[in-house]
Amino acid sequence: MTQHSGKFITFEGIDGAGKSTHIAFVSEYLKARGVDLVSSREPGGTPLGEKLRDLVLHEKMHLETEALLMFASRREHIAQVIAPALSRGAWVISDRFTDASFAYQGGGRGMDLPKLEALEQWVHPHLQPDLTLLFDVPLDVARARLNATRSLDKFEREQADFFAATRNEYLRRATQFPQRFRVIDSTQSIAEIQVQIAAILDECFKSIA
Ligand SMILES: Nc1ncnc2c1ncn2[C@@H]1O[C@H](COP(=O)(O)OP(=O)(O)O)[C@@H](O)[C@H]1O
Ligand SMILES: Cc1cn([C@H]2C[C@H](O)[C@@H](COP(=O)(O)OP(=O)(O)O)O2)c(=O)[nH]c1=O
Repeated sequence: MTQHSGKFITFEGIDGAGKSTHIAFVSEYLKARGVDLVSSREPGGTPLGEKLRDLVLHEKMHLETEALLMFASRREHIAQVIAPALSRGAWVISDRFTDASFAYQGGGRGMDLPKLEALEQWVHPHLQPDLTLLFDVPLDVARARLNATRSLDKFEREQADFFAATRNEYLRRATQFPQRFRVIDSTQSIAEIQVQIAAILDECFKSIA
């Protein structure tokens, strides 16, 4: 249960699903409705978190080290950015949050889910997103989009079976937490997805519609 007056929205999906594209749209949509909005990302979101991001996206390490650094970055992000913003009534949108640790370190890398659950309980026992938008695409679509646009980091160079397991864990969590997840078929055009996102925001947050 969340104990704050602001709203917390997270964006998830495998690399290349289109998260970044749609964060810009959501940010504009909410600001146009007068929402006091803080936009951030994980890993990162604070000066220390950005240093951890650089390490975790580029260095080889044990999978539990990787998970611990994700949660270390998150702990700082919550303390410095998310909790203060929510408690003053602002809204926070984050490009990834704890669902990504379950999907990538749990699903993709095969880390024990109970260990991730213990870290979640430690780092944010009382905080969950109010809404999680899961951008879902088949692996080949995501890969083609990535290859067309940028040089790839450590995660983005992983093989198809890694992303299949990551995607499956995201979808499993969407089924486990249907009250906060909305799964978006991201093979649709950007314009079609924007219409769908606007409808979700209006439905979930009736006060802004
Ligand atoms: N629905 C879509 N249809 C076609 N291209 C898309 C769509 N969504 C995103 N893209 C393109 O795919 C690439 C990756 O999108 P991006 O938003 O960076 O993905 P992510 O942040 O999920 O890794 C970008 O070039 C973007 O313009
Ligand atoms: C937050 C988080 C991200 N990640 C991974 C997923 C992504 O591949 C990577 C960085 O995420 P992202 O910011 O989506 O990458 P980009 O800026 O290239 O779009 O970190 C995890 O493995 N676990 C986590 O807990």
